[in-house]
Amino acid sequence: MRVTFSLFHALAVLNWLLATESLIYFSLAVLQALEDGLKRADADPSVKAVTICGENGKFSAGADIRGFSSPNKQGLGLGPIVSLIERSEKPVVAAIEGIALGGGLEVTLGCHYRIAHVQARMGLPEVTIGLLPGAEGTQRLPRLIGVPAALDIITTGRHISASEALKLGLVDEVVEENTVEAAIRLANRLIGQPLGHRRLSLKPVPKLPNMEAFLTEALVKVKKRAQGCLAPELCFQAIKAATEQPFADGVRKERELFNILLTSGQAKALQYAFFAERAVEKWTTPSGASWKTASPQPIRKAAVIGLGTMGRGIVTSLVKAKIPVVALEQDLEYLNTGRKAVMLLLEREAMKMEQGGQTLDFNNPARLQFAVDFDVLRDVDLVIEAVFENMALKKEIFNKLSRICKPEAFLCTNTSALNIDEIASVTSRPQQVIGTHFFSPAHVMRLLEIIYGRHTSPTTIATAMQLAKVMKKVGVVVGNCFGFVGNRMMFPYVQQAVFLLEEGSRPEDVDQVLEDFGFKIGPFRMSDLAGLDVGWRSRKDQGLTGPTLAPGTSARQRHGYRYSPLPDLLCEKGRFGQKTGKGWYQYEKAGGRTAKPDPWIHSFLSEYRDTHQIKTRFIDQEEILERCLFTLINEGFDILAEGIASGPEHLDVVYINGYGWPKHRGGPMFYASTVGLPNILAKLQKYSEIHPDVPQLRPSAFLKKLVAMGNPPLNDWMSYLHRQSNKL
Ligand SMILES: CCCCCCCCCCCCC[C@H](O)CC(=O)SCCNC(=O)CCNC(=O)[C@H](O)C(C)(C)COP(=O)(O)OP(=O)(O)OC[C@H]1O[C@@H](n2cnc3c(N)ncnc32)[C@H](O)[C@@H]1OP(=O)(O)O
Ligand SMILES: NC(=O)c1ccc[n+]([C@@H]2O[C@H](COP(=O)([O-])OP(=O)(O)OC[C@H]3O[C@@H](n4cnc5c(N)ncnc54)[C@H](O)[C@@H]3O)[C@@H](O)[C@H]2O)c1
Repeated sequence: MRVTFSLFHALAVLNWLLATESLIYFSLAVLQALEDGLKRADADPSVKAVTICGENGKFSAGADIRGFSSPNKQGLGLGPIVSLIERSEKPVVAAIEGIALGGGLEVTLGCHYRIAHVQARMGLPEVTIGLLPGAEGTQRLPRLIGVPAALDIITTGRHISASEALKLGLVDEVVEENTVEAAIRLANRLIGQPLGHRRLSLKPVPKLPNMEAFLTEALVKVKKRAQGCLAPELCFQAIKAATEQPFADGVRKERELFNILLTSGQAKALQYAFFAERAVEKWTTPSGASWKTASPQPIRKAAVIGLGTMGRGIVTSLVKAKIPVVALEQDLEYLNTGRKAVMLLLEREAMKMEQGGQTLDFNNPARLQFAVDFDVLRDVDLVIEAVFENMALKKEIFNKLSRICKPEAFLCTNTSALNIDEIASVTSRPQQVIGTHFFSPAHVMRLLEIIYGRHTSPTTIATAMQLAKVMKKVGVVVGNCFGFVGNRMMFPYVQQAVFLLEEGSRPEDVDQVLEDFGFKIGPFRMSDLAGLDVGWRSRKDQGLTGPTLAPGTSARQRHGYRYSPLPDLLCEKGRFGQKTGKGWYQYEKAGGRTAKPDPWIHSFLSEYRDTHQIKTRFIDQEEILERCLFTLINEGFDILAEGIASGPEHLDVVYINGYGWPKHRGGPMFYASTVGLPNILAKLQKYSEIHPDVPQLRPSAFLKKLVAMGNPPLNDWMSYLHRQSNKL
């Protein structure tokens, strides 16, 4: 960041470099230099006005987030510097280019005027890392743009464009050319003019006719959206303080609330999640392939095969990413249904984008083409297959693709669990075959699990990662195993949930505990939403139920282990979930969305327990939570030990972005580290002794090893993988 001193009646401009050029966030050195610069400007009578700008076209991304968890908390001295700027007797103008986020934007609020480049983005995203704007931003922003707009920006942390900032009155001018020069021109014009009315701390918060009612209603909304996350509510309280107290008292309240958040585990978890998401971009594989050496190939045209639940969303994501797409179905009837569904999704997306001043062009055949003939795939660079989850069908499709598509084309499968190597084996280019596992709804969910097979080339991985980025998704590179990372960890979680029903719980009890923990939706509501038939089909394919099940197989055992036939029994009764109006819950109609506890299920469960002589027992919240979550985490340790994922942050990013894991708990593996691995191990041992026929409850060898090694911090776990432990 630079402070530019503007000299009255002089063309000469004194620039003083304050920060290391590459840093876009505040370090202690930057803060010190900013303070020194301001004091020098103030003391120098030849300086008549000041502009503050960033380096390399970026104003500032705010405080250094890593500083919040270091003992020497960096950035905490920013508030007084903002006040110092505001008190200046010389006009101070902010020249906002690129980004002005968090503390960066708060610095501009201390300035007397703000000019932004048309491409600039602004925001106070502290809430997303578990904090609130702690450099007096919660007190100045409502004074500048009013309470409703300030509440929206601060409690959501969303970025706003320069044009929105201008409409809101957050900036005074938007320029298309050189922002710094425009700011210097303005600063020169301001010399000698009164500044009192531009000092936000002296302004009252604009009144609303119904402030109290507005705030009461707003709090309800903020809490509902927060789903157990503390920061939005404390942001709200800080803004409320601005409406009730003088500026200085409001600032004291802001500091107090900031401190509560800073020392809360939630801020630590959210900041971990911020860096985890960036860490997974730097992918590596056990064979040594890595983001450093692999280059992506350009994708100029793509194809999607199958326009069912997933294909529709994938086509929509590609169109939004401005990649021309061919959408292909098995026959004209399916094609017409798929086309209508895709067009509806695109129309809705276009409407949303229009509200943000953007357009979406999808009515042009060069951008989106529908077909039933595979021949149209000859010139595409990449194909994403999203047909039924059936190995024979997938192999047939991949064999065809391998023959029709140009040799350089990449072939991707959206399978949820099937073996990538087996699919690749029917092609003549296994090095260009990869799993791209989208999550439903595919145009909304941010996760893209990218699964490399034995022969997948680094270029193919890099291309899939690049595709994720272009589609604004988070790509996570993982190895090939049944269910990959996400579904493999989900399996023991859902299995425990069903076992709990056998033993005495009701679906709504289990869902409630997990939703109170912070999951957007509990396992039974999720199962009803996704459709119980999906898992049923997979279990039939695996020979776990249905006609291929060997006669005489015990109802509650498979391969010597505990098995629950409950989901199969529901499917046999046509209870597929929301789509049939009945599943683990009842719905108002087929396709209904409001889940109501179903007395039929309650009596069905008690009859089931009677039939199998299971004594119904009361299961408390702690047991529900521990059995569901600790088995999921336990599987995570096996995944790490097998090298399926290269670090715990991969598992956490998958769970936060694909499975509704509460971000303020940092992901399952981060959560495990906060609970303490010895505690998790002890509980798994206890439950495993009670249920010896459930292998998923047996503690992972890697978990045991980490405990034996003294419960090291999460970022050291992987270094223990191959270390010897004499305590084992
Ligand atoms: C002890 C008692 C105390 C009580 C007293 C209370 C007093 C309180 C006073 C506190 C003052 C607080 C000041 C302020 O309110 C707080 C803040 O400013 S918090 C920070 C807010 N800013 C953000 O959240 C922005 C985060 N960054 C982003 O959103 C994006 O990075 C970006 C800036 C939009 C850029 O996006 P991209 O171009 O996609 O690039 P990347 O995301 O990949 O980032 C590149 C690289 O930079 C790293 N990085 C980015 N921003 C920060 C940051 N703010 N701090 C640290 N690091 C940052 C990012 O991690 C990447 O690096 P990599 O991880 O890849 O090595
Ligand atoms: N539904 C989910 O939540 C979800 C999530 C992640 C991954 N997946 C995976 O995505 C894939 C698709 O799942 P879905 O839920 O979209 O299925 P779906 O049943 O909704 O749609 C599959 C589509 O493929 C089409 N199709 C079948 N054979 C075809 C052929 N030979 N040529 C062209 N099209 C053909 C069908 O007509 C149908 O429209 C599966 O592998 C599934 O496991 C599903």
